[in-house]
Amino acid sequence: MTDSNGSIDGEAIGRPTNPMVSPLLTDLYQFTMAYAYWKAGKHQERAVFDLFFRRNPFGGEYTIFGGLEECIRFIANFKFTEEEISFLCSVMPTCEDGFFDYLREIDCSDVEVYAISEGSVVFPKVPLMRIEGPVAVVQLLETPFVNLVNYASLVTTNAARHRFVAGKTKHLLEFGLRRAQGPDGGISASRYCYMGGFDATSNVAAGRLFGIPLRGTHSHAFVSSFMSLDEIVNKTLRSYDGSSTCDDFVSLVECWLNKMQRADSLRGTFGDTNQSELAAFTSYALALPNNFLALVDTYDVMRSGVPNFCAVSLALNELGYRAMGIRLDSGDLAYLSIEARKFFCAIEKEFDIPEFGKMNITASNDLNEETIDALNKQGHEVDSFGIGTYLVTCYAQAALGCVFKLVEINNQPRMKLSEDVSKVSIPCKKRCFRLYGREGYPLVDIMTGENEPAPRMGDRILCRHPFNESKRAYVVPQRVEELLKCYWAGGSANKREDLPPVKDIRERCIQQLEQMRPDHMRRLNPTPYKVSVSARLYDFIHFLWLNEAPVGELQ
Ligand SMILES: Nc1ncnc2c1ncn2[C@@H]1O[C@H](COP(=O)(O)OP(=O)(O)OP(=O)(O)O)[C@@H](O)[C@H]1O
Ligand SMILES: O=P(O)(O)OC[C@H]1O[C@H](OP(=O)(O)OP(=O)(O)O)[C@H](O)[C@@H]1O
Ligand SMILES: O=C(O)c1cccnc1
Ligand SMILES: [Mg+2]
Repeated sequence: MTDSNGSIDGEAIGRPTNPMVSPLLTDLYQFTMAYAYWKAGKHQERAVFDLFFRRNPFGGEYTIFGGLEECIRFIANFKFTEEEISFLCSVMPTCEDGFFDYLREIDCSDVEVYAISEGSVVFPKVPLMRIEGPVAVVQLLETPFVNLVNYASLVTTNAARHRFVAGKTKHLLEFGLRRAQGPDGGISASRYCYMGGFDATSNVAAGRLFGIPLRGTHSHAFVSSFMSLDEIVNKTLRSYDGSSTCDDFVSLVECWLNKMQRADSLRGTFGDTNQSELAAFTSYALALPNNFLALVDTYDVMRSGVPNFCAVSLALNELGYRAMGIRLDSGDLAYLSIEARKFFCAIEKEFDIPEFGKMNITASNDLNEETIDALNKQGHEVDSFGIGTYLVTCYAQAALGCVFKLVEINNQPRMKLSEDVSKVSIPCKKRCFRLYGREGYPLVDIMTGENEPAPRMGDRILCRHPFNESKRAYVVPQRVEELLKCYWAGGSANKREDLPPVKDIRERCIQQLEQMRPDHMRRLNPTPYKVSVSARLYDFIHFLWLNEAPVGELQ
């Protein structure tokens, strides 16, 4: 039995992150089917379902698996409350009482979940999860599992793709909360974008829940809320080392702006700057001298924002502080970042301030894979990208399309046929392996029947396309990795895998992406990664297919 901590086999597993995730967060048809299984006396039959997707998203050839921990939290806590049972009685009034007594009893102590580790690179058709248990119970898991995996994997993949195009050295900040699909969309986006390789989020709740680093700048409202320097009343600022106090930081800033205006190397690049913007920057620096950064595009980036930022930074520098940098949120981000960098370098030289030229430049404003790629092609000086809307809404693809299909019941393999071969499911309780080649890259994923001998390092094995007879290859793996591991052992004594912290999953994801052959990863016309079945499974699939498909009759 499950205890109140969702612990069946020892170590406690927490509740789902979102309290809305309950056994009722499912489609009505799962309950009507469960009832019909129960009425037919079939509900205890042992079934195996696969959760998989059919096509990689975003026109790519890879996907990152996300959402596993939430699925495990869900089943660890799977139990109907009396209130939920009463609600079900009210919406299914024709069902016999015995069914509700049955629902009262069930939990996931008789369910086993084998899954690929979260944060892994995964491919179409290969089960991300294999769920085995009483058919009625596992049926009830379909919708919540698919829900928990679909968006998680999609947005993790989207984040990984943005990381790929931005490059390893750039800082990627997720700024999407305000544009995300509701609170769960926002929290999930922050978590899974971090997993997919982002460095930080602006979402404070996600920082608390998952320990994701928090970062942020400030908005245009802050800049435009100031009218003039006269508004600043408290002008004192202690030096960084605490050894002295500047009584009039505002005058110090003005003094530096003057020096800049008189400097030969900067002459002609700017004239009078916007004083309300200067007031905003000065106030921000007084409040946060260790974290001074400025949004420089409210009035005019090169004629006002950047010079004002530099004047405040030079004043801070005199007191021993180091400014952080600027954010650009409109205009031509390639051009403006290059011009801003030139200006910083000129300041470094003119006033002999080491490293001033290396000031951080953050860019934001409707960024996505394409715009970052365009910036790269043009050349730019951006160090950090703040990305919101396109990232968290997965604008380029609405859903991943994960499915949950029955592959075996009572030890009898089952398959779903379709006119569309890509929709035919692969029957049998399976094991899945990743075979690595001589150069260390993954070569192919192979699915085998449960009782077949596993592929072995150094042994030649035939890998067959599941449906296309002519596509096959021999592989001599240099390494064999079993993909499906036990993440939920139900009541059995099997040891289950630990659920690692988000940071570790992120590391895994980065490491997995790095080991992929580059042609699978490129944005334009990437090479498909091979997904195969063993010769035995191939023969069995085609035997079953012929058995199940009725023979047509021509008139
Ligand atoms: N150098 C560049 N190459 C390609 N795309 C760019 C470049 N610089 C900016 N962009 C993108 O172009 C779009 C510009 O957006 P938009 O036309 O709304 O102008 P804007 O700069 O936001 O102006 P405004 O502040 O007046 O709305 C954004 O999606 C931005 O990411
Ligand atoms: O552009 P995104 O990728 O979604 O990144 C987040 C955006 O959110 C903020 O804009 P804000 O809410 O002030 O709106 P606006 O830029 O559309 O005016 C910020 O200045 C970014 O532009
Ligand atoms: O901190 C920022 O600059 C930020 C946060 C959210 C959205 N846009 C910008
Ligand atoms: Mg914007």
